[in-house]
Amino acid sequence: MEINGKTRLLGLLGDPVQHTLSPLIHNTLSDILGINEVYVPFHTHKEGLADAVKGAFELNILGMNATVPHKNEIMASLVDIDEGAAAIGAVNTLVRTANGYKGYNTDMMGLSRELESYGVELDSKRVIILGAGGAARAVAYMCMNKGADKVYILNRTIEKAQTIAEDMNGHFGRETMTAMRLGDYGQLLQENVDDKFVVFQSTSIGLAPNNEAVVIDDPHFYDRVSVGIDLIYNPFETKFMKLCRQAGALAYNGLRMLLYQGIIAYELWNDISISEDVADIVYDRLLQSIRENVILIGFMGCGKTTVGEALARKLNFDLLDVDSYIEDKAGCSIKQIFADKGEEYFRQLETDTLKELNSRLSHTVISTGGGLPMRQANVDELRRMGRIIYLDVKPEEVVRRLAGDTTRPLLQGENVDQRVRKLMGQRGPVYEAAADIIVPVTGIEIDEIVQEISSYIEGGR
Ligand SMILES: Nc1ncnc2c1ncn2[C@@H]1O[C@H](COP(=O)(O)OP(=O)(O)O)[C@@H](O)[C@H]1O
Ligand SMILES: O=C(O)C1=C[C@@H](OP(=O)(O)O)[C@@H](O)[C@H](O)C1
Ligand SMILES: [Mg+2]
Repeated sequence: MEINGKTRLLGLLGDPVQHTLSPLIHNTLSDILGINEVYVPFHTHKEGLADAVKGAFELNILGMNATVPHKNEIMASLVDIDEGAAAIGAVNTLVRTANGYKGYNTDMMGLSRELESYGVELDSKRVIILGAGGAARAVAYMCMNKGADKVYILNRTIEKAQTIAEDMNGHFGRETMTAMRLGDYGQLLQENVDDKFVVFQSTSIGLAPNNEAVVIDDPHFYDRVSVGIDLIYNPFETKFMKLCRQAGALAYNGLRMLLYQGIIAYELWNDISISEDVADIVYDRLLQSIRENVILIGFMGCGKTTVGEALARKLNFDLLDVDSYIEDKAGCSIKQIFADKGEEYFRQLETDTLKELNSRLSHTVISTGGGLPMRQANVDELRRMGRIIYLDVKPEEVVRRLAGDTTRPLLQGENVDQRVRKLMGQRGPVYEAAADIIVPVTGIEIDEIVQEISSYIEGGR
């Protein structure tokens, strides 16, 4: 988007602001919708917050978001506050009006839209909220607003939970919320054994780099969860989500909440409504930017498996070799799968594996099998997972490297050289079209290849 005399400014007030994903959300929206607006971070200190809001209004800034630590204090600088935001006691979105800004809480509205997008209902449900910080207030309001039957809010220090419960019960005029000490969760498991809970994880426990931390690790608790929603999205799958999933519950992270709080803010600033198709495009960009998976594609023998192992070590990422994953799951070798069930069956296993793993992986090096990108649906899935690196190898090098190899069913028997050339002629253009970068590997040492890929990955952060 060209910046010109008509460009309007949007921005984020926070301290710190460097790691925000909001510019990505809003600038992508402006790009897609062809709206002449630019969204920038404003690093603002507490002491200057009121002046910043005043100045923003004078500078004709169209709208702003507020993040930590300003969500409460900023309310004093606004001319009007939406009912939900007032009840929650926090504002994250400022919408320009004739004489100042009106405050909204689109965090709460965003979470509500996330639940709708996943088809999670709260009406007449029993809900547990873990944690009693700022985010928990927004969750509590939303649960009350959506008609939950019972809402238990659990926190290590019960007083904070009690304040939220009293505020919400008072605001809605019913005794739906109960505060409990976190350690007393066992009491909830004793009653109504058939009735499962929707659980919101609103603490910062489990946030990267403490990926293995979790607020409750007792498996009995997770047996009673029907849906678990973690407000964290980094890591993409938290320990809390893993435990939910392992117990057979649905588990979602907070990335769609982040997406929708941004989308709703943008809708309010521009008085428009944004379609799910547009939301999905923005979501894909968010996914790509936070998950940082690195995907290796290329012809048999180009080194996907070998380079993948070394690259994962170097980046300190997890490793997933799609072929090994399929072999482990099937309990036999790829060669055997081809022999028993045929190639098409194997191709479907590849597609199923990607679908199954897509939502779970982050910070992982993924080595694919050479034929996997030949299905366009697989390439689409890979794009959502991360950056695609094509290891480009010459046919004569493949023949050299794989002479005597018995594990690759497509390269057994006579005329291997000819078959490699023919297959490579078909696949080369597909690899190129799918790739974010192409790395030539013929005659290059593994270390050097790993170095080149890691500089590319680290440069993009
Ligand atoms: N850059 C390289 N230089 C020399 N040999 C390599 C290189 N990369 C891989 N190899 C060798 O080539 C063979 C095939 O590698 P592999 O990682 O299994 O490829 P892919 O998974 O792409 O089929 C292995 O014996 C491996 O040690
Ligand atoms: O190119 C292919 O069609 C195949 C490549 C193999 O993986 P590598 O590329 O790691 O050898 C394996 O998935 C299977 O034998 C089929
Ligand atoms: Mg391999």
